[in-house]
Amino acid sequence: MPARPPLIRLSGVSKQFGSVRALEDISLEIPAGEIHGIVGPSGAGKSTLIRCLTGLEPPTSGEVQIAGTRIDGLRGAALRRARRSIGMVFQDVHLLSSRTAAGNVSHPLEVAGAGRAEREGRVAELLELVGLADRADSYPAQLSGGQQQRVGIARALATRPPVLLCDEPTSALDAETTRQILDLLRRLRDRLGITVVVITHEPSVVREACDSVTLLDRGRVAQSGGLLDVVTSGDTPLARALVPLPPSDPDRAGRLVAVSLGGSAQVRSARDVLAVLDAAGIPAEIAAATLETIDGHRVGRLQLEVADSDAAERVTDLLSGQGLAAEVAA
Ligand SMILES: Nc1ncnc2c1ncn2[C@@H]1O[C@H](COP(=O)(O)OP(=O)(O)OP(=O)(O)O)[C@@H](O)[C@H]1O
Repeated sequence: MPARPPLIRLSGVSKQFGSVRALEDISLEIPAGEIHGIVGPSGAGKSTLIRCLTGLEPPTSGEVQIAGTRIDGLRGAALRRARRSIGMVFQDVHLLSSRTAAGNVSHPLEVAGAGRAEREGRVAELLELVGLADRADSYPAQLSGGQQQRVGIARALATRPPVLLCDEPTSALDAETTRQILDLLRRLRDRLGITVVVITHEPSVVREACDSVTLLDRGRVAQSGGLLDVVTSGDTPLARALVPLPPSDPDRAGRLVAVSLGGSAQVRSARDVLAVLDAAGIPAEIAAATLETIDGHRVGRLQLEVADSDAAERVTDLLSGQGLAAEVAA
């Protein structure tokens, strides 16, 4: 299958605030129709990246393209036009309290100069899409946090932007409501073909909603890739964040080997791994393990405890030969 063309493309984007380098040489391509997560510790540059993507903040150097249009350097009316191709959803929804759900969704259409009949049709369609057709006349105060976020999403999509940027969209929501909102984002992507960028500090959001993910660290791309690739390709920062292991016994006597499951068709489970080692006559124990289902695939990380460094080297060779990512842990 040919690769989808990138809808969002950043090339060598840097942003300097005085002596602070908030972004440093960021190059990133997000294909059309993908849900891409941006994660990273506080101060990593996530908000700055979003502001560069929306044209709110011009990069100090580098290029930002959305749907083939270069948006860095645009000003005035040209920037406003370009920004219409980007819908935004925030943690704090900021709905207009004096307007109903329908009135809030209608607002960007009014600003864009759409006629009444067009607005009414579009608002009804959007509220239906986000599952709130029966709450059109409710005011924000009469809606739950999850329902308010649905109105916010409908509002962001009113002018049919090809890109939806979500800044911590579920941070204020409980686990069940978060799951429903993430489900909604995936359904909207499937129905409308939009490209979605989600900034989040919650690994579960990336696991449940994203197709691909970028880890920012001190303004740089520390790791980026397809979700399954980053969790099955070894003991990487994203694998550790997305499939965290419980702590293993600090008083252990042997050496630890980190193994990622999910990248081999033959050796798929912890039991398969132990069987491979048993057949080679290498005693091993599972010191810690986490299993997850990501995008319908079983993935996981194991820490195996073996007798000594020699055994650890043999185990990594053996498992690498079976197509698994395995490395001696520090
Ligand atoms: N307008 C500004 N002026 C000066 N420094 C800034 C400005 N905006 C951001 N920074 C600095 O740039 C760096 C990246 O900040 P940014 O807000 O993008 O990080 P973040 O990953 O979004 O953090 P958080 O998760 O805490 O929101 C930080 O060192 C921050 O202090």
